[in-house]
Amino acid sequence: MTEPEIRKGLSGVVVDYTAVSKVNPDTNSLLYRGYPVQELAASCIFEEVAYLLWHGELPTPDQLLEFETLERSMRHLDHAVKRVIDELPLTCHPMDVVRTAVSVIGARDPRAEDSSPEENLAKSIRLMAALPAIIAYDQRRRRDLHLVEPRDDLAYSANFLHMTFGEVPELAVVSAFDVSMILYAEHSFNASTFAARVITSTLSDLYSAVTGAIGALKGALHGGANEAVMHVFDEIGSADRAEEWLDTALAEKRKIMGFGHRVYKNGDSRVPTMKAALDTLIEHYDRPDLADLYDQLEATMGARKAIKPNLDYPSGPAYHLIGFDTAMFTPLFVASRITGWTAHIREQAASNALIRPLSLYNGPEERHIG
Ligand SMILES: CC(=O)SCCNC(=O)CCNC(=O)[C@H](O)C(C)(C)COP(=O)(O)OP(=O)(O)OC[C@H]1O[C@@H](n2cnc3c(N)ncnc32)[C@H](O)[C@@H]1OP(=O)(O)O
Ligand SMILES: O=C([O-])CC(=O)C(=O)O
Repeated sequence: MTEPEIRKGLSGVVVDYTAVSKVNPDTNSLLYRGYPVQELAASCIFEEVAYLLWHGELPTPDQLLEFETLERSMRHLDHAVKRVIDELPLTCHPMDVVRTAVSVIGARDPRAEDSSPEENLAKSIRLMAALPAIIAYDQRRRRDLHLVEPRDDLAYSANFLHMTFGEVPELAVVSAFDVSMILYAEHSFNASTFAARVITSTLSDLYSAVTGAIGALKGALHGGANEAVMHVFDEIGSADRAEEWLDTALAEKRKIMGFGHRVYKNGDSRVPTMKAALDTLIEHYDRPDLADLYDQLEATMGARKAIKPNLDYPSGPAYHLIGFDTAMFTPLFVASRITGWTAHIREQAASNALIRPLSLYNGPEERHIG
């Protein structure tokens, strides 16, 4: 009998259809509901992209107004969530704070078990609106600063930065941040989205699926790479040290964070757009040294391994320049990806089959006690 083929890490395995996004490594393109992500980043705000991912169409002006009004009405940090965050030690990772906060929101929602499409959409919008307050408050308490209340006269990204830093930065900074939110929003069956779909497939609730997805995103091979990139930049220090640092790291068989991708083998479709946003920030904050280090490490990695950067490579230094602590970078990814995760949760629920693959046993042969 021939053994079934094992595809470690489900590499190359197609497990289902999705209408949410299309990642095409051959054309190096990424479409959200049919729209190229670069076009969305150039013409839309994050709120419109969230609406698109959930509804399948971009909002009309009236629909956008209604959606914005709803999102803006739910931006306050719930007192119970704040109390729980206050109990968490500053030694814990900010991803643990986000994961715990979502869990608390779920436990306090009397409709948590209602997984109807309408109720799951309402929960998705509530989480999108609540996450900036959670992340901004966690960033501030780590700096011994008080909570900043949301402003409902500001769009999502401007309000997010206002709640984090106590002021709205210049338009160039807000726009670069908004672009990052759009680019991070969705990427088909990546590990965290798949985790959310596995949990949904058991008929569990949306909050459980999102909590699991946050856990999957935390790892350095996935979302955790954006913060790991910044640690690499800190470790290297300056462009003139990049070559030597990389040669040592590769000799030690280290994975270089922010490079490589399971699907794209010829470069990540989102990198040019995020690199342009990073360039704006580099100019705004007058940090040509960071640009030199970025370019030198990319060029050396290209020369040594022919491996290209992924989205986390430009996003890490961009969030650093905006002023976030490095440990807050992956929660920012959560704030964006909540839209994609919940679009997939609703898609999985609408056409469900329990996700349960097989394994090939390679433990001891059957044996008996005594
Ligand atoms: C938004 C996102 O989540 S994007 C991904 C973010 N993650 C990272 O940046 C972490 C660093 N990158 C990696 O670890 C990998 O590229 C992954 C996990 C993202 C994808 O990996 P896989 O598809 O499993 O490819 P795999 O790890 O098998 O790599 C293939 C080869 O390229 C090498 N390689 C791939 N990425 C890297 C890297 N970043 N640094 C060094 N070598 C690498 C592997 O060592 C392997 O070499 P080998 O064939 O000689 O053993
Ligand atoms: O698709 C992946 O495997 C990882 C990724 O880039 C993402 O989730 O944005």
